[in-house]
Amino acid sequence: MYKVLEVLTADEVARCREIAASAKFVHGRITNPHNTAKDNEQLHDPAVYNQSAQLLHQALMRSEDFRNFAFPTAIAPPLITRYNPSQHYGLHTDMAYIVLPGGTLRSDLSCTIFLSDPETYEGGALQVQLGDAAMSFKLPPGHAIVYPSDTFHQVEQVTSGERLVAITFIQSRVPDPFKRSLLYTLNEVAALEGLGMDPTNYSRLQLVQQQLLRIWGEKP
Ligand SMILES: O=C(O)CCC(=O)C(=O)O
Ligand SMILES: [Fe+2]
Repeated sequence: MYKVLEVLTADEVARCREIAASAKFVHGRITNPHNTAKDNEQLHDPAVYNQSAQLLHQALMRSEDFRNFAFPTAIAPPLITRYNPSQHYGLHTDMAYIVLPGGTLRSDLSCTIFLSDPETYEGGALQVQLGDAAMSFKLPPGHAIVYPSDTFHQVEQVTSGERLVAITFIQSRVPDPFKRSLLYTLNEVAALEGLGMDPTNYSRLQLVQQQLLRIWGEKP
């Protein structure tokens, strides 16, 4: 399942662009030397990385739709990356485990938060494969796409302009995608209809949601 979310305010997009404009970037292969598919640049300066990661992490966690969809238990510090003309990221799937200073995260879901205006660069869509077809995402600034980390995906070559995004990886309390998707459907019903429902039936719905989470969710 794929989910498009609006996560950043216009001010937050502006702040991320400001940070990127003055920060030092390095080639993406520096942290991933064996990955020949990867041809992009990533934010390097640790202080600036912390600052932008905090802003982006808070914005994601503020989104009720994100929480309802992903059931996040850990989020890798979001990293600002950019693609200049001729750069791309070839077809790949993401690493299962990501080692972070605070522990290791299992990547169940991957996420790209778009920061550039789509009109300002050519190419650079994120393509996520779905069997023999591919879905293509080139979203407005502040919008995010969340997709399963085990799907083949690629960033098509940028032919003009600059593609600025932030990427992150999410560990979910519900690792099984089918169970997570069912729980998301219940969450949506509760979020959209909950206030209008008969209170006893709303309580029943909440019971089912919470009980399935107890059964299917990983223990804290
Ligand atoms: O830039 C993107 O949209 C995705 C990048 C990517 O696939 C990755 O960093 O693993
Ligand atoms: Fe990826």
